[in-house]
Amino acid sequence: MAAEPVNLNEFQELARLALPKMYYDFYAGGAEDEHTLKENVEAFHRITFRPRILVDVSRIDLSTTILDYKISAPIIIAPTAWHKLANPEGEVATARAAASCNTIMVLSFTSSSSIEEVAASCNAVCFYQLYVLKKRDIAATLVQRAERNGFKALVLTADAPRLGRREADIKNKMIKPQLKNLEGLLSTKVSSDTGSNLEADAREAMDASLSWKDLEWLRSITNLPILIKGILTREDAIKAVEVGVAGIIVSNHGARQLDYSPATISVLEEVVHAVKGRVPILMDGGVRRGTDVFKALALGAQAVLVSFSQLHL
Ligand SMILES: Cc1cc2nc3c(=O)[nH]c(=O)nc-3n(C[C@H](O)[C@H](O)[C@H](O)COP(=O)(O)O)c2cc1C
Ligand SMILES: CCCCC(=O)C(=O)O
Repeated sequence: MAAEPVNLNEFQELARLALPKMYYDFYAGGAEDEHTLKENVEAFHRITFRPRILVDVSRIDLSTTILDYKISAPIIIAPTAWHKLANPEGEVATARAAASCNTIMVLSFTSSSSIEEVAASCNAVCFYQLYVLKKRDIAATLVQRAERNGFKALVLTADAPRLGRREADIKNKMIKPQLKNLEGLLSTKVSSDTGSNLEADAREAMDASLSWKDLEWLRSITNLPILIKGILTREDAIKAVEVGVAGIIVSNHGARQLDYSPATISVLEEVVHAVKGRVPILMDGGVRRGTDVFKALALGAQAVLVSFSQLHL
């Protein structure tokens, strides 16, 4: 039997051994050359500390608050698609993990468990991640369901007008699993067998016209606070504050969307300076260790998001 993993990289290797190749590649892959996928991690490696000594650290408190919700450490669960590809309990198990760690889970739009199943499974604080489809009424329905089921905030992922070109998924002819929350709302028939049908389906369904003015529409259909995910520049950070978001997530979608986007840790400071404390800033991308979390906090993040799908194994 393999030794117990002691860090996330070792979990990833166990996942590679345990999962069918199509699913492992979907979880682990990035867009095109996977340049940003490597950079997200390597940019963290290039940052070193300037440690000071003889400071009393006998009592430390890692807890923090996100939108007034107290969490045990500045680490929350990122929205990631289809947890049932790794574990039959899917996002219900992830939500329980969030509850037992006393942190927040962001449920993906592309989840394999429903909003209702997750809400009924435990008392974790959950946020709902939204994609806006051409059929706008679907977003409205999902937002209402999230509100009704006690979700506390919306996370609008804004870096996916189209799905990134993920070449491993194309080669594997990745099959789109069920989208539990969309049952009865959108046809889920397989629309292509010539490559990754994720990409083809996303092109058909996603509203690529989504733009800043639509934040007003989103605010008109919900009272939940809205965080925006996918900010990488000071210009967009300032716009996000102007349209009234409750928080910003600096993210390049785990390098799965636009390759040659900058490593997120390398642009965090730019965003922090532009926002000047007006809203909390979270970040994700390449966070693999506690020292990475510390680096993000030192550069001005309130918390980080990590993908937990591997931890099901
Ligand atoms: C398998 C997988 C699926 C993902 N699915 C979604 C998703 O449905 N919605 C979303 O906003 N982000 C999604 N992301 C992006 C994550 O929320 C997050 O931005 C990214 O994983 C952070 O980078 P890291 O993987 O290096 O930690 C996904 C990431 C992975 C790895
Ligand atoms: C159609 C799949 C979208 C899920 C997602 O955002 C991702 O895999 O990165």
